[in-house]
Amino acid sequence: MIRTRGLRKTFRTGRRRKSTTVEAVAGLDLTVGEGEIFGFLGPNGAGKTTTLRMLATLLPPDGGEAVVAGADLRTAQAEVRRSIGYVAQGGGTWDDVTAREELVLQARMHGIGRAEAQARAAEALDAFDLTAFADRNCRTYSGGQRRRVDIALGVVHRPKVLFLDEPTSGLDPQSRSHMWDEIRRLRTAGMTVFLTTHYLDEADALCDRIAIIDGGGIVAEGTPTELKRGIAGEVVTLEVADHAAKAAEVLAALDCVRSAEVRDEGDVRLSVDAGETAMPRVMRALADVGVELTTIELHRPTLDDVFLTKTGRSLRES
Ligand SMILES: Nc1ncnc2c1ncn2[C@@H]1O[C@H](COP(=O)(O)OP(=O)(O)OP(=O)(O)O)[C@@H](O)[C@H]1O
Repeated sequence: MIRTRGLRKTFRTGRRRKSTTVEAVAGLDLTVGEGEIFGFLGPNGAGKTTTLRMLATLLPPDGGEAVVAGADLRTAQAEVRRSIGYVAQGGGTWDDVTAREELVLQARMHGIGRAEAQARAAEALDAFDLTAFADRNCRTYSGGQRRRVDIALGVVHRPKVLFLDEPTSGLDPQSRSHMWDEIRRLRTAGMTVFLTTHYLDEADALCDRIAIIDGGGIVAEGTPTELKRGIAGEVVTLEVADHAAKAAEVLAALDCVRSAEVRDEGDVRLSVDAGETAMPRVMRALADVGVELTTIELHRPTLDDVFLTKTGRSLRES
């Protein structure tokens, strides 16, 4: 549904001798499948918004190519625009109009007739749980309600692809989780959603696939599970009643265990490929040699570990 090859954007700031250039997006190769929620995860200034704005035809690329919903970004911008919805970071909700008015206007701007625009607005209000205050000025809405209006505005013309720039930024945990449900619902309806985020938990819980971007380039791409497994493996720690050294020796011989060590605290730390399948085998192997297991725990690496491995620094701190 989206494919980019070598997409680039450089900004020039300042004047003449004092001018500096920022390579915001440095040759991006991306593929997003139909019906996916694709997350673009990266620290501030990584190039997420610039990429999104290029794909939404709001910013001309300096180089490279991209196809969005079957249309070439360089030669068929009007066609791209017809197939997409775009919700900017700050949102576009006005203060002095109602959500219903905004939705009707938005639909009309997409060339939809008056009666159909009103029907689409009513449908969107209902779908985003906005009907109860649809005829109040947007200034009276909460942050979460405004964000829902923003997204309803982005989908009222039923695009194939929806671009969302930090859809949950600034929302409280409950509104964020509601928003995740709304976005999942759009996927169920067949839409492809491309969103940016710098929340690790959001990328992990919501996205089918993610690309981690840093300094204008992709440092990792895949499903959250693939990324976490591929880079860091998983860690199982266990405590045994005694014979920790023997336990480590026995477990190190299992083919699902990459390494086993007895730590200073006396527990055994195993590095494994997949914890879920390794744990029952570990338990059986210990029972076979008569070592009594007291506790066993699986530690899954986070996307932050992935970022750390790829860039040498933590996403949280960058
Ligand atoms: N219009 C512009 N002029 C000059 N530099 C720009 C412009 N827009 C973006 N940049 C620079 O390009 C880089 C990428 O910015 P971008 O907004 O794409 O990052 P981002 O990943 O979306 O960050 P955030 O999470 O803070 O929104 C940054 O260094 C930014 O300062």
